[in-house]
Amino acid sequence: MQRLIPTLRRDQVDEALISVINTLQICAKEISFRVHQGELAGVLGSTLDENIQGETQKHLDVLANQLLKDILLECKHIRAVASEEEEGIVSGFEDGKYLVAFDPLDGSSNIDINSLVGTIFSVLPTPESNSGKPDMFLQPGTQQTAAGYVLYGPSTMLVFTTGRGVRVFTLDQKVGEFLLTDTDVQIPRQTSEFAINMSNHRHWQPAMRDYIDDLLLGTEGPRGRNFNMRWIAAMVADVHRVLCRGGLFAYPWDARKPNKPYKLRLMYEGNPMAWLVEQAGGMAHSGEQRILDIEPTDIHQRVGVILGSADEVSTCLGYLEGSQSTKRNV
Ligand SMILES: O=P(O)(O)OC[C@H]1O[C@](O)(COP(=O)(O)O)[C@@H](O)[C@@H]1O
Ligand SMILES: [Mg+2]
Ligand SMILES: [Mg+2]
Repeated sequence: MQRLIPTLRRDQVDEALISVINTLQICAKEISFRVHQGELAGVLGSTLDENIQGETQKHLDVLANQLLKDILLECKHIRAVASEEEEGIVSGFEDGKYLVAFDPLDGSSNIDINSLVGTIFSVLPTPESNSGKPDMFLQPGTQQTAAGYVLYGPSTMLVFTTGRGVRVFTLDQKVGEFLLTDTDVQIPRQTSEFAINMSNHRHWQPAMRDYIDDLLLGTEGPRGRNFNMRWIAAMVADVHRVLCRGGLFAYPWDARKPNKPYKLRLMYEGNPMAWLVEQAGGMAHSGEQRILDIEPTDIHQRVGVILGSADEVSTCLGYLEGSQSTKRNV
């Protein structure tokens, strides 16, 4: 089975990017080891702190963030990193060619129940006019040079793209190497499975409610077939399922907190996942536009997410079309 780095060399990926991806896989192995040690590594439970998004930090959020920062900032090709757990960016090497944005631990609420969690990352080029400020990161997702995630499940998987399709590597615990286990992942265009947090139903805009209600009507409704639902409560795991067998994943606009109408973050959740999904033949939309085309204005900005099987995403968008004005009328 092929190891990660030789596959990148064969693709003629530039050496600086290979070094960044190599560093990311080192981080992945370190975090994977601790996740799988669980309580034995003292990683369960919450800290007394909140992150800059006002969310309670888990010990593992803090640990994964620290590991990623420490290890990535040793790589001379990295100009700076941005993390869900850091208010500002953290600078690396002055002439580093790449920027890395990451969600160190996605699915934090799953940590304490020994369920799926992951790390999501997005690699961007350092702009020519390198300001050394957070603005360096404010590039649309179309500019990403690599993106992916690590899923710490029963096996640890590294799934990523450099724009040549989506590859899956599985961590061989015996030799401590990521080995290629799937090439050219493809999401089927059609699906009968969806993933959404149904408890937010009453807070969605009416058009989103209509779309989901029609799925629930199954053979008795306008869709004429039954749909199944799954919700792992970790984007990384829900998107992984979509990449494996298709489906629609959505975390749409909702009216719970007027100043935070979206939950997921663009730079280190929306963009990397959107690129993976598109590379696998799927669609990724905010409800208003293609996610990858969004011009970011803040490293922690939030975004609506509707992604997955292309035909199903289009059907959902058909319901939302022209309904933006009804968002306030829930
Ligand atoms: O609490 P909910 O509504 O189920 O939200 C789950 C969503 O929140 C997230 O866990 C947010 O990510 P973090 O754990 O990195 O904050 C997503 O991965 C997931 O899709
Ligand atoms: Mg997350
Ligand atoms: Mg997180």
